[in-house]
Amino acid sequence: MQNFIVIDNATKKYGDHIGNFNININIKKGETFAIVGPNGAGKTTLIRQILGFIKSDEGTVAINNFNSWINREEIMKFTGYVAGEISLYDDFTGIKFLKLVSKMKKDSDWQFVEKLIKHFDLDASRKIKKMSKGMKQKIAIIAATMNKPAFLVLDEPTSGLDPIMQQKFKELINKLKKEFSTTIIICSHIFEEVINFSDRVGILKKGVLIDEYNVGKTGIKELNKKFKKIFEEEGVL
Ligand SMILES: Nc1ncnc2c1ncn2[C@@H]1O[C@H](COP(=O)(O)OP(=O)(O)OP(=O)(O)O)[C@@H](O)[C@H]1O
Repeated sequence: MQNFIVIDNATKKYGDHIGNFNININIKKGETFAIVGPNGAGKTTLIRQILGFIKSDEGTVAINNFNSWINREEIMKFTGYVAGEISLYDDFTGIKFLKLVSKMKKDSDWQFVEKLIKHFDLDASRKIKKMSKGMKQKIAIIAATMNKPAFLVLDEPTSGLDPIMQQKFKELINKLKKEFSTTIIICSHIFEEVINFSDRVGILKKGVLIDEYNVGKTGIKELNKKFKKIFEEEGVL
């Protein structure tokens, strides 16, 4: 099968060991690839390169054969993105915001939005500025997934959610994978946040992809050990 995502030697330098260096990742359609690494490892920078928000100094990223820097608008048509730092229209109610996003997205399905609001037990009638972090997170997740995107990018998506809602999030991701073959990139500094539904995981340290594993083949227990060791070496535990 052809690769849906090809990250070829992507480099973005902000300084010595700061940024990303010669990243190579291939992801097939329908696969979920997790990027795990400590704070400052370069995860968000890589996501920004992938989405064409910043230009790589070297190398290229292609999504479904579109160059992410040159064809960003084309890519955005079939891509959903939950950013690490969520910014929404504060004066809108949740519903008004979701309606606006739904109008902007070509294939959005309002019935699916209503299902998602129920699924996440969200009171979307409140103004966004009065919402908790978790509620805003739910709005961002619904906005990113309402059109069942072919490609979904998630930057620490469950950081504001309680364990029940994290489970509900996993159910949504599994549905998108199963029913719509969505290709997913998810990044986090929390191993447990991503590992259960990822097919492969890459470990990013100081901007270098130091290891890549097949989750099924290596096993979650073994991966947990490897990841803990890296965090210990970084002195963050
Ligand atoms: N625009 C920028 N200018 C200069 N340095 C930057 C810029 N953006 C990111 N950096 C630096 O690049 C490094 C990687 O940042 P990045 O946000 O990609 O890491 P991360 O792995 O996503 O971390 P976190 O888990 O804390 O979000 C950090 O040292 C950060 O300070």
